Formats: sequence, C-alpha cells, structure tokens
Amino acid sequence: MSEATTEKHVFQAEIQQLLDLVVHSLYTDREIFLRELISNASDSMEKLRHLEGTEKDIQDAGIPLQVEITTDEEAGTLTIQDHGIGMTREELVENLGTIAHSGTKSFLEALKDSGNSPENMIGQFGVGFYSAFMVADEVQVYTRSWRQNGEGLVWTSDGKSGYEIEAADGVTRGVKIVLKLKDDQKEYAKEDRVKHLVETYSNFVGFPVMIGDKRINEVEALWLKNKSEISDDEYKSFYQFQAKAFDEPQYRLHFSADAPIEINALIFVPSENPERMGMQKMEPAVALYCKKVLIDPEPKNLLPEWMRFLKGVIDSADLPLNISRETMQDSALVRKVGTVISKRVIKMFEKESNGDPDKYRAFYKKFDRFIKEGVATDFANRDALAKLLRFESSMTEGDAVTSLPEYLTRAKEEQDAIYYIVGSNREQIEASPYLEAFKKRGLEVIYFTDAVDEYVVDSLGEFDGKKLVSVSKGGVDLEDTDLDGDALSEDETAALCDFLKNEFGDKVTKVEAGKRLVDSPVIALTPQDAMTPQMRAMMKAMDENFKDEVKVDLEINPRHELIKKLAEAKDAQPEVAALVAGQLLDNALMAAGLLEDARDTVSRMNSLMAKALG
Ligand SMILES: Nc1ncnc2c1ncn2[C@@H]1O[C@H](COP(=O)(O)OP(=O)(O)OP(=O)(O)O)[C@@H](O)[C@H]1O
Repeated sequence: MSEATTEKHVFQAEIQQLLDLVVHSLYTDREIFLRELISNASDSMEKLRHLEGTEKDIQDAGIPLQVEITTDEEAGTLTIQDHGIGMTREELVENLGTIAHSGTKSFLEALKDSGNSPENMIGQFGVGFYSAFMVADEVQVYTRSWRQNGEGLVWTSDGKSGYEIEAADGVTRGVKIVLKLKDDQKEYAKEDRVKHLVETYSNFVGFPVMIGDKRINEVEALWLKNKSEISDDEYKSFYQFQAKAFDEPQYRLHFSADAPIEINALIFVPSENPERMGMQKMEPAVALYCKKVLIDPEPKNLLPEWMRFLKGVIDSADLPLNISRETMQDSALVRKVGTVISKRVIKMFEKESNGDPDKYRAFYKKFDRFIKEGVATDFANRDALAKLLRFESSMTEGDAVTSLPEYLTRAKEEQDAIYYIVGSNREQIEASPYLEAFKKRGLEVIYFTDAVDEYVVDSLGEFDGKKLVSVSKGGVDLEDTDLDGDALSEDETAALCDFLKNEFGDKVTKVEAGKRLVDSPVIALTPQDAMTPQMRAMMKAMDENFKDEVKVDLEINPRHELIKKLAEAKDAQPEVAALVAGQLLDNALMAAGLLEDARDTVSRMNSLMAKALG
C-alpha cells in the first residue's frame, strides 16, 4: 500500500479563522506552543498505555514511551516526537483539518461573543496543535498509527489555506512534528532555550521528556510529597501544568489521610471562571489517580457537579488498580473518596472566608454561581454550603456583604425566622414598601438580587433551624409595635376593608389591616404558597402562553392619612372613593412588580385628575 499519492486538502473555515488569529494576533506567550505539542504527545502515549491493556497487535510494540525533542540550529528546525497512538489518513484529516474537538470550538465561540482580546483568551484556553504556526512557517507531521497495518504518512502545511498528505517511508509509530521556524523565531532551535521551556511548562508530564539522551522533566507526583517540601512556585507550576492554565491558583488544598481510606489530594481553585465569560459548562477536571497511575483525567460523579471549577489531582492507593472509567461509577470506594474530599474543600472555603474575607469576596464575585448551585443541588453539603453564601442586607452598607451565620448573630432574641426579599437591586428593593415594618422593628432583611437567588432560597428552606421567610409574601407574623399617629377604629377599619373587598372582587384574596406599614397606605402581598413576581417574570419569559391570574392579599395602613380620608369618602363621595380604591390597588401591584395591564390605570388617573381640578 505505498502509493505515493499526494492529497491536497483545504482547511475547514473555522480552522482558517483560527490560524489567521494565531499567526496575526497572538504575539505574547508564543512559547506555549511547545507545551501544547508536548501535552498532545503525552495524551497520545497515555492512550497507547490504555490500549496495551486490551490490544495485542500494536505496531512497533516495545519502543519506549517518551517525548523526544531535537533542535537543529543550522537548519532552523525543532522536532518533537512521541510514540503514542499516531494517526491514520482519515484521522489526520479529521483531527488536523477540522475542528472536531470541543476546546478549540468553544475558544472561538467565547472569542466571538465575549469581546475579550484573543491575547487574554489564549492564556486560558490554548489553541492546541495550531499554536505551532505561531512560530513556524511550515509544519510537517510524520505519523504512523498504532494499528499493525498503519501506513507511514506525512502531513505538511504552511498554515495558510490547506495541507497535503503523502505516504512516507521509515516512520515509526506515533507522531513526529517538524517545525520549520520563522526567521524571527529561530530561538526555538536553540537547545538551551527549549530545555528551559520544558522545565517551565512541562515539568510534570507523565512521560520522560528527552533532549538527546538527557531527561529534562522530573516526572514527580507532587501530591505525594510532604507539604513542607513544596514551595509556592512549585505548586503554581504544577497547577499550571495540570490545569493547562496560565493564571495563579487563588486557593489550594493539599490534603493527606490514611484512615478510613488512604487519600492524597492536591486541589486548586483557579482565579478565572470561564463559565462567566460565556463559555459552555465546564467538565469536571480533578483527575483521579491510583498510586500515581492516571485512572481518569475527568471523572464524572467523583465530586459533586458544582465543583467542576476545581482543578487538581486525587490519588487513592485503596482503589483497585484495575478500576476502569466504567466501573468507577458504581464503586462505593470512589464515592467515599468523593465525599471525603468535598467536605474538605468546603471546609477549606469556610476557613479561607473567615481568615481573609476580602479575598473570599473577590473569589465569590466570580464563582458565586457554583456555590449557589451547590446549595440547590448538593443535599449532603447543603448546610455547610449555605454558610458560604454572601449577600447584602438592610443592615449592610455600600457594597459590603454578610453571611447567614453573621445575620443570626444580629437577630433579635425572639426572632424565629430569617427575613429576605428578592429584587433586582438594592435601590429597587429599598424603594419598595415591604421593608418599612421590618426596619421599624429593627429586623434585618437579606437582599437577594441575583436571578438564581430565589431558586436557591427555595431549596434551602431554612438555616440553623430558622425558616427563610420572604417579606413580600403574606402570612408573616410580626410582633406588635408602638406606631405613632391615630388610627381608624376597628369598626371603621373593618367597614373600609369590606368596601375595598367589594370593589376589587376576585382580584384580591383578602383585604385586611396590617402591621407592616409605616409610611405607605397599602401593600400587596403574594400568598405564601404563590409564585413571587420574579418567578412569574421568569415563567413568562420561558413560556409565552403562560397564564396565571395574579391574586394578592392587600394590607391597608389604618394610620395613613389617605386611608382615613378614604374611609370617610366611601360614604360621602362613593364615586371618587371607587376611583381612589382602584388606583391604590394598582399602585400596590406596581410596587410589587405585578401590574400586568396598565390601560385601566391610565384612564382612571385621568378621571381622578379631572375630579381633582374640579
Ligand atoms: N501527538 C499526537 N498524537 C496523536 N494524535 C494527536 C497528536 N497531536 C494531536 N493529535 C490529534 O489531533 C487532535 C487535535 O489536537 P489539538 O491539540 O488541536 O487539540 P486537543 O489536544 O484535542 O485539545 P486541546 O489542545 O484544546 O486540549 C487531537 O485531539 C488528537 O486527536
């Protein structure tokens, strides 16, 4: 099968776009191309190692699994060779000519809709193989697949519009990439420069990286070493290697235990959250090892899903060595490992948040959605996670935040509930009539302003034995308090309530005098079990046919001037009283964000104004 045909191909449009970006816009961090290529080499050898367990007929079996790097200053070339699984003709087209893998695709998508500069983005996502064209004006990929009859091939491209594939002689299994360096990138043909790069970026690759017959990297399982023997720099470079990241980890947890199970874990919290930058949902990225052997780089179901932003390694010597990715799922031992580590991670956050609240606040600004997702979905850790929530309240100032445990330290002795209100921001919340009664009584109200908060409180339900109670809902029992001013008598109040109930008919469930109001005449409350305005807005956005009649409890303030006048007017000027009543209800609905149709409101206002002007 050694037909010396030359196949010419053009790159898929997205690849051309990517290449254009790589060659023309990305100037910093060019040196990362080496890390990308070594990492591909290592991935491929990892795959071969897995195949060795199940396949007998492997091409060139027995050649050492290592990365071999050769520099040639005179020719201006750099060569990176591995002995991994290699590629067939079809795989070359598929892998190096189209965007088949998710990393690059989401990189391009994020770039499109985030307005971020590519320079920033590349640091976080890498562009894999194509980064070779940052430094080379021609790239050749010699390859032979691991399959016994795999043919020797060479893929050649100048990274502009397309590539060629030809048969090649004398190719061993794996991939050999030859970079013809650009004139201004010849530094990468110098052995010292390349050696330094390997030490910087690829020190922890799981296979030997050789330059000539010298091994450059350490191949060290940092997580098994003693904490006291590891410097911050070593941690950082391990994180960057393992997470393929360029940022600094903001927190880390290095944890070892012997009983009940032997676990060594090294977990990092990155400083950036790609999901916030419009990237798709992340995959879990804390790798599972057993005695330094990688079992699964992205184990699902090991840690709770909300922890997918964490990076690092968990190694347990107690796991059976032959555990596979498939059987992992049902292993009680794996579950146990996951439980121990998640508890530890949460404890770490708690400790860090107490130790350095400002730093935690900065973390929370970027990663809060994960914590909230945890509260809503991770039942086993819900209470511990609830302590990590932060929010503003009627007692915080500026953009300071507080926590549930802090709230409880300020709570009144007899207070058996935690009060909250949902709204879009502090200003909107504070302009609403719902806080009056709570302020007056010195009760703190939490402000939940993130779109997901309502869902989070709903699933939390209570904290430390105290129910979370919405102040915009009915049925909140408040202590009596001395309020200034004369009020309508009980009889007058009852008569007015009857009158109003009669006016409003089905629009309200009930009308009664409330203890909540200080400065406002009326307030509309959603019944305890009803949807809140925010929830309704969301349902309406999701389903255009969504219909649900708004019915509210209306509380009136018998001390308010307007209410007192209305009580008189209902007998003296029934016509005006009816107009005022209708308007009061609309005002209350408006303040609650529940007024759906303002046509009546406007015409009623017009009549009222006409009456006022005589
Ligand atoms: N040394 C290699 N040996 C075998 N296959 C390779 C090698 N290098 C690249 N490939 C194939 O080419 C594909 C594309 O590589 P590329 O580096 O662009 O992306 P990736 O490694 O899949 O993803 P990312 O770099 O974003 O993590 C790989 O998925 C792999 O199938």
